[in-house]
Amino acid sequence: MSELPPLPRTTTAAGVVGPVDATQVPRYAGPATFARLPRTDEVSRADVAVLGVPFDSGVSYRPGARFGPAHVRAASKLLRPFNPANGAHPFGDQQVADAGDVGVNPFDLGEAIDAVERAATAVRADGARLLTLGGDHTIALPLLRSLAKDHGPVAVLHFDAHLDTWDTYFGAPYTHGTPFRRAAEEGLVDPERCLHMGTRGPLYSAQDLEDDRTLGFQVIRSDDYEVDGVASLVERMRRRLGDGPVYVSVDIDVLDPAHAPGTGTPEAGGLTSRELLQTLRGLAGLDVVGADVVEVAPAYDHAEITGIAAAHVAYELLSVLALRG
Ligand SMILES: N=C(N)NCCCC(=O)O
Ligand SMILES: [Zn+2]
Ligand SMILES: [Zn+2]
Repeated sequence: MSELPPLPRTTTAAGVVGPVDATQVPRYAGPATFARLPRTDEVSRADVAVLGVPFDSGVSYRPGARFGPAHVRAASKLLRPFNPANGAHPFGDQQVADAGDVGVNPFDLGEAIDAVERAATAVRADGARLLTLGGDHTIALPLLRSLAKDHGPVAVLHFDAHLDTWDTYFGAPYTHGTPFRRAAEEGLVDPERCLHMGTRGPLYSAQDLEDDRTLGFQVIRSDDYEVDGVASLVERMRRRLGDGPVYVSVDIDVLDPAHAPGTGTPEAGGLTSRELLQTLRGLAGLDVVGADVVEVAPAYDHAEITGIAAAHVAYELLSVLALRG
């Protein structure tokens, strides 16, 4: 079969292959990869791989995060190569490529969790850092399992309305409300360096917070943003995370439902997208070894509000990775 000519891409002097050139192919045309970047099989190696995990068998309320990866990729088409907020070229100072989706079993949660860990380990085997698009929050557990094999216990910086350190739901240990309790029990996280940000909303009991503290988490609440402001919270965040490896997990429901309606367990009183993006920029210089953006459920989204927020979260995370030099 005859083929279309190759898509025009910007390639830097160092050989980094960027997104399809938007001055030659309009943004709504071209590939469905994240930010119209090359696929991992189109480049010789990647510094960062974007991996989709279309999985939502761990949810406790509204389903639909299995469609998150495709939605975030679709909403990422407008991202441009230069980040003026911090001077990063997230697609030029490092090779970013899209590794596609993991094919996970929606009917067997244990098998799905193992498949995510295997995929993460395979994609990271050539040295790529992983930015994962979920999927519900259950997937943070296998992602941490994979990372801990190389890095040992990591700091977890967890943006979420919820603690996600609950024990079980209906007796089930692996759900989107329990990944960080399992991770702590398995010794995958450094209990001196873990932090939730944006926590809010009703709990089951006061004991939830006690348990959470015992597992090694500190909490910066959504309300603290109002009182303390981003700059002072960033200072606190950096003190807590220290110099070692950091895993960043962003549940999009950390945003107020006005800023992210498309999610499964929304809670009022959340962060603005501006607060979240600014906080992420505060990670510059830290050793971010992996990250995820989870819980985007497009069926409840409007006008791509949530998809765009998630794409920008991913962009800021890629910028932090690019600034590591
Ligand atoms: N990880 C997310 N998004 N939600 C957890 C909520 C668990 C619950 O229904 O209590
Ligand atoms: Zn949540
Ligand atoms: Zn969560």
